[in-house]
Amino acid sequence: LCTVLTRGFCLHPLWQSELSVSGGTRQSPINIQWRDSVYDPHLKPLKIHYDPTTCLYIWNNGYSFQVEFDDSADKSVIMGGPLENHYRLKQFHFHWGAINEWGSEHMVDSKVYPAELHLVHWNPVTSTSFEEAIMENNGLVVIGVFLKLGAHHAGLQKLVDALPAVKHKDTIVEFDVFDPSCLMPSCPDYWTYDGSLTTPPLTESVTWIIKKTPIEVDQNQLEEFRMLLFTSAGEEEKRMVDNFRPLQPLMNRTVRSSFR
Ligand SMILES: NS(=O)(=O)c1ccc(S(=O)(=O)NCc2cccs2)s1
Ligand SMILES: [Zn+2]
Repeated sequence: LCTVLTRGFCLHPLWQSELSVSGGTRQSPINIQWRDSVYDPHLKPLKIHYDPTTCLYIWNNGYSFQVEFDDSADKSVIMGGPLENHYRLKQFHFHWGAINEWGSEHMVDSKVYPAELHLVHWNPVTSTSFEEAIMENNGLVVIGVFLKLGAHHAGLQKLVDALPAVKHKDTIVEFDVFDPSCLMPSCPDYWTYDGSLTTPPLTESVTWIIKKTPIEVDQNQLEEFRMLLFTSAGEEEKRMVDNFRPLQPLMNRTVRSSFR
């Protein structure tokens, strides 16, 4: 019982030494307190235009599986919402738990979800490359979508079917046509706040857009995530689970909502 209650997780070596950036004032993830969020009537609807043919491949980078996109042109972009210009999609990945009781990075009123999707975008107006944008204030936009246990997600299944091919760290498989819009909930509501990457380099360069409504996935799909490994072929197997960062202090930040 105590393991379930304490949301126990063995910190992946990646985060062990990086629990907090010294002097960080806008670290992620955070617990979003719904009643403390401030409705901002100036927030526009988020506009998403993803071109499925920009999808390149899936790979296991040793702390999640990641789907990479061709970001050499403005083909898969987001705009509107809290953004002053458009941002290009670079990759998406997930964070999840060993069991359904935990796994997401952000929380809403201390409610945790079994998993969380992150779609990572960069600002081609103020940066000349993704790597540069990572170091820029508001160089990145990450859309967070919560996953909850429920119905089978047909769009996700194409991704799940490819996971056995990237079981081990540093394995890669071609993944040519996929539209991540199918992973977006239909409800337009979101929260937004200024934060950071949740893995090293933990840079404070992210405008976070957290969708209010989760998408549903079924037990088998979550179990497939948990079959991945942190470890390379030939090493002692460590299951890829609990790859989330602990909550970080809100400090002097306000979370804005796009809805009343
Ligand atoms: N969980 S999250 O969405 O906050 C992310 C963490 C790291 C991200 S990254 O895309 O910048 N990859 C890290 C790097 C790539 C190249 C140089 S560092 S996105
Ligand atoms: Zn992430």
